[in-house]
Amino acid sequence: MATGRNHRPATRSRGIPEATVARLPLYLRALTALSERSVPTVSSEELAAAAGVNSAKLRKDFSYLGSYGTRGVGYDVEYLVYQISRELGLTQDWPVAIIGIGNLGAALANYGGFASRGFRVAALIDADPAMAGTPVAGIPVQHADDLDRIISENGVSIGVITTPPGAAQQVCDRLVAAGVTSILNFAPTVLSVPDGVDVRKVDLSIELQILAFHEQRKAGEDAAADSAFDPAAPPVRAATTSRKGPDGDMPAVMPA
Ligand SMILES: NC(=O)c1ccc[n+]([C@@H]2O[C@H](COP(=O)([O-])OP(=O)(O)OC[C@H]3O[C@@H](n4cnc5c(N)ncnc54)[C@H](O)[C@@H]3O)[C@@H](O)[C@H]2O)c1
Repeated sequence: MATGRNHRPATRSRGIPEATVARLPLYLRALTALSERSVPTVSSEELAAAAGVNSAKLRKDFSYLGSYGTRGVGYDVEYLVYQISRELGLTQDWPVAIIGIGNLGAALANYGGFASRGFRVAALIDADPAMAGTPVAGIPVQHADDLDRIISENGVSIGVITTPPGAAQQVCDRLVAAGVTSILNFAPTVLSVPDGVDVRKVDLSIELQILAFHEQRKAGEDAAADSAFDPAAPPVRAATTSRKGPDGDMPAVMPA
């Protein structure tokens, strides 16, 4: 994930670093699973393993919440769920609007996981007149011409953009003008927003490219390890292996 140009400084007003804020949802997911199994307490090591985080980092993160656990007992699961939910602002209901109800927008609208995490899909908006009134996930799609009214009537403060990239900035501008102050952008476009508006960008292809980089490096390391055992094998250049492209030698992973 990356933030737009408006991203806030590393430390928020209440003194919790952004990196800690980014890990809170991971802890919350792990804690919710424990809560569903009626597990009363959890050690920092167990929770860190479940969240995929280093346990020293977890203890430091929880110290920002004023939560230190009890020696020999660990952390109270229900209380931590409450504390983290409160810190993330999830103890209140957030009405969300999705704009662009194509493949991705419809899939997100149909995803049941938002409601249980405090996000209610309040409105679905699309520019295609043929879609107006059509229910998706039980919610009728409304026309983009009415975006301002829909946003204000539903008290929407979070907008999810799933339009084609060419429409994303214009949709973003209209959302901001209508009072939306947080945007989750799935379109592959860098959005410009005024100060005070937060943008989070989701791009699965970037995540895949990072995985491809690691896959390539692992393959290089494996080949290097194999050749270390085989004196007859030619030397292998780990992580810098190049592939033949139409223009000659090209790096397998292009710099960002
Ligand atoms: N972030 C990711 O990992 C990821 C993954 C898949 C797709 N995407 C992106 O998500 C976006 C949507 O992809 P899709 O496959 O759902 O496309 P799609 O063509 O199926 O849907 C786009 C929808 O947006 C609507 N639309 C167009 N202009 C609009 C406007 N100005 N206002 C409101 N609605 C408008 C269209 O009518 C259509 O229903 C694309 O930008 C795509 O690149 C991102």
